Amino acid sequence: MTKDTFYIPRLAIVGVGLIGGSLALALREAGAVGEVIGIGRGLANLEKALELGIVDRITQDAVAGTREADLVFLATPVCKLGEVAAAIIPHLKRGAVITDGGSVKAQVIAAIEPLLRPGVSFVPGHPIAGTEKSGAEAAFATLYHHRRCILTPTQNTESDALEMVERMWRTAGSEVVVMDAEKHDRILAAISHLPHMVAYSLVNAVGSYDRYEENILEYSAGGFRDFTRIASSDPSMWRDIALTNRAALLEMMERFEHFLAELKEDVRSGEGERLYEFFQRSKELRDNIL
Ligand SMILES: NC(=O)c1ccc[n+]([C@@H]2O[C@H](COP(=O)([O-])OP(=O)(O)OC[C@H]3O[C@@H](n4cnc5c(N)ncnc54)[C@H](O)[C@@H]3O)[C@@H](O)[C@H]2O)c1
Ligand SMILES: O=C(O)C(=O)C[C@]1(C(=O)O)C=C[C@@H](O)C=C1
Repeated sequence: MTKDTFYIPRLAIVGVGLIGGSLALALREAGAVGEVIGIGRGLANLEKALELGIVDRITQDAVAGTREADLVFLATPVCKLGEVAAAIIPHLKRGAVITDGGSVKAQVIAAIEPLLRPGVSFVPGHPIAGTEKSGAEAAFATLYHHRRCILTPTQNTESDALEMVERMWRTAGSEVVVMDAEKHDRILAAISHLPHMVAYSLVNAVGSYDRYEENILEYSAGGFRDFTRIASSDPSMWRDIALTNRAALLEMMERFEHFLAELKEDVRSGEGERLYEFFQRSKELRDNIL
């Protein structure tokens, strides 16, 4: 076995949705997994996951489903991760590794690390890949190809466990980046959480416009659609993110308000040159990165 070969005999996925299901499919496609156990709350979604060949067996009992697992991937909404970890950790086998895909890291680490016991390791993680769709049906094997996955180990994270999870994400097609949780949460607040807040607000603002007695959203063309795709994302996922990354998100929302206020003032005063400069600066920034 070469250093980069990754194989896990028994993988348990808690929350078989877009993120958990796509990891299972990616590892299966790579021949990197023996058995995949799908654990969840909703039976219909679990049965769908079984039917689609994402998992080999299903259970609604998190303890029973993870007891014999070598690797447990937690992929529920962020606020449920600690609850699930608390239920399963006392029953995991010695040497088991837990990792997660939650979009916020500091609060997840704070919830899970105190629950650990000798012989059970935790590697906090976040694949920077996704879509606005959720559930097992939304999962696909190539979701993580050529994407980044951020791991945020702490001083308690065991190096063997970290290495195993790094190899898992590389096998799924991602580039692994390691950073501390605070940096992760601030970067994601800017690049992911703020855009979702703005998209949700924009759709609500436009959707509430009632000057004409018709639904003006039906006139939406490319611009509105491109900008607001992410406002179709799962509300419980985004509620949990907004609740668990509040400080960093508020800082970014204030920054956004500042720029919107500047733009509003330039529109109000009819300052063409300032408006041009504002749009030009933005266009250059975006054209250079995307
Ligand atoms: N959607 C994205 O773009 C994206 C990207 C990266 C990370 N994430 C993170 O990944 C996680 C999962 O997101 P998703 O998009 O796959 O959501 P999803 O809704 O597709 O899947 C989550 C699954 O977890 C199940 N679940 C909820 N509570 C549970 C519990 N207590 N026990 C067992 N199962 C439970 C749900 O029934 C659902 O099937 C979230 O923490 C999210 O922040 C999402
Ligand atoms: O592309 C999308 O639909 C996403 O929302 C993916 C996205 C993002 O904001 O980029 C959403 C949340 C994550 O935690 C990571 C990725």
